Amino acid sequence: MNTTDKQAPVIRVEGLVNRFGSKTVHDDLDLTLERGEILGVVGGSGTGKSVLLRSIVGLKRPDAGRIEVLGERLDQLSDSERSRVERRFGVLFQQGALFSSLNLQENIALPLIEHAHLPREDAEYLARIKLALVGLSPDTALQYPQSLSGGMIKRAALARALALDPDILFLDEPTAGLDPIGAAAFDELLVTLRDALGFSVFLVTHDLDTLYAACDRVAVLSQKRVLVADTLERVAATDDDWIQDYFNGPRGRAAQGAHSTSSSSTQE
Ligand SMILES: Nc1ncnc2c1ncn2[C@@H]1O[C@H](COP(=O)(O)OP(=O)(O)OP(=O)(O)O)[C@@H](O)[C@H]1O
Repeated sequence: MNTTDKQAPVIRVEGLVNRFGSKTVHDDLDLTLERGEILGVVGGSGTGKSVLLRSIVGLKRPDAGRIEVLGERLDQLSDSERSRVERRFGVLFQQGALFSSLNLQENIALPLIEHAHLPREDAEYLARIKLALVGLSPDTALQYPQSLSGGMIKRAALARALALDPDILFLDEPTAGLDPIGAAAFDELLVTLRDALGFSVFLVTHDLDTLYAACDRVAVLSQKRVLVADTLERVAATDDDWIQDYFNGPRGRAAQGAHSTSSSSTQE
């Protein structure tokens, strides 16, 4: 695949198999992430959402199958070629830990120093720009993670994931632990940044509100594979017990109702 092909998916997973001992987590799983889209990846606990993310970013070697990211197969690259591709990812893990011994500016400057080899002063200048991008005021630059709210920490971790201007952002449960208002603000920020910067997003979530507010498509993991990947409306209409419980149960209906109210008030 040609990396300059604007139509080609930025991630293409085919026939993925992942096992831990005798336990098969993925069996013949297929998935694509299209350029510029926000794809929500959902599924019951233990269906292998995080393992899928880890396989795509190269942290878990699959037992079989083919994963192409930005036109490259990471498993076929040399170490230096791999790190060249990996620099085009931004990853925010659930325990998206910032280093507690570093202030925010130092945390965000770190990838710029380590991977882009920028001088510290330039890296910290860029770090302050990234903080502004995620809506954190300049005075947070010198603060340490432990003095910040959960929402601010998530924003700072997002700023760090964006440090190297990634083509693909991987987010594992980014709104977990946030109150509904903080979570909604994070969703809105994500969409605004994607619209402005044009990256693609692979987003693992349990948060129904996030699916309605931020995702262009939703992929449902079930029975060791992607059962369906489509627009939210089509996924919610899929005849499957887990999907029906999830999307059309009380929480699903509440999220849907909240979203249709907020989108009709935005249109007014
Ligand atoms: N390093 C590991 N060693 C052994 N088993 C593992 C390992 N990592 C994941 N698993 C198993 O793989 C399965 C899928 O795990 P994964 O964390 O991807 O699920 P998930 O869909 O992200 O779940 P959750 O929604 O609860 O976070 C689980 O049964 C888990 O126990």
